[in-house]
Amino acid sequence: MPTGVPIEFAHLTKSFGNVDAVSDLSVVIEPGQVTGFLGPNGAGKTTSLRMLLGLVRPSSGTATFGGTPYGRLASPLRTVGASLEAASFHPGRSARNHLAVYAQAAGLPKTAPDAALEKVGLSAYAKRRVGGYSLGMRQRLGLAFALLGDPSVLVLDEPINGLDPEGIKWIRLLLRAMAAEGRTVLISSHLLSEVQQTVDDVIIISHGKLVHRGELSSLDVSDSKQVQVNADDRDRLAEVIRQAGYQVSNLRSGVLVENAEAAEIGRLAFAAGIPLTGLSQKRTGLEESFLTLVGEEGSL
Ligand SMILES: Nc1ncnc2c1ncn2[C@@H]1O[C@H](COP(=O)(O)OP(=O)(O)OP(=O)(O)O)[C@@H](O)[C@H]1O
Repeated sequence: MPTGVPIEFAHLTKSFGNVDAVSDLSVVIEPGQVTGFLGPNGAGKTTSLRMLLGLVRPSSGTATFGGTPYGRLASPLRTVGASLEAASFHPGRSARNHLAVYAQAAGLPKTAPDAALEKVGLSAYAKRRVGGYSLGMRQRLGLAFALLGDPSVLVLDEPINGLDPEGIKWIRLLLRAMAAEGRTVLISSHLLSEVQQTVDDVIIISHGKLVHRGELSSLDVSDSKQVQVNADDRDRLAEVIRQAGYQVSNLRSGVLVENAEAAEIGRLAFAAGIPLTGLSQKRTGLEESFLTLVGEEGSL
């Protein structure tokens, strides 16, 4: 199983004319977890990732994989799987054919394309022309390309953007499994809410500068605790919770309970014999902290 190597940005800086796209960014991204690289549009995420992948030359500083820049990796596709822009594939060729060309060029095993297509759930469509693929299938194919060399590091720019709820759930599980295997997983997003169920750690940049680094929970500074809960018999659920002394309000998709812990609400419903269809602790503090850190200008 491939063991991830750390990604290291050291004093990474890039200016385009008088625009400081990335300024003195120093941070290490560890293997074995999913790290979110967050910031509003224009914060400098894509430029940082492009420097990491050797597509843009830094004005100063370095971006390396275990100390080695991308351009000097012995077998780049086996070390790093990346998907930056929405990948463009020739519409007349099949998914397997596309991947086979890259696999052959990189000296990967003949089985690599089918293995990658299986990982992203496209095996049944391997021979179909890419022109007939839906947007979601194209995104899966982009990811299959990133996974082609069974890499120990994954670098994905906005991988969740534009996916439907089923696709989001799927990619979340895939990325978490990759990290659990010991790989290094870095994903960018301009929306905290989009990745907050996927990432362990966050790196937040704004105007090209690092503004926060830490576990996701380090952003949760809210002292108001809300629980969102749902059941088929929502009226009875609300009544049981209200009788236990909680303040309850109705949402379109459930019941919102103020100043509560999810575990306690779960116990109340269980004791009353009400099967729940949903139960989550609302972490309103995260988004607020994120907006404060990035100056509230972007993110939405
Ligand atoms: N090739 C370029 N020439 C000039 N300016 C650029 C170039 N690439 C990026 N920039 C500028 O650098 C800044 C950072 O852009 P970048 O694309 O890295 O941000 P981002 O965080 O990835 O945002 P987005 O999510 O919108 O892509 C922006 O002000 C952008 O206009």
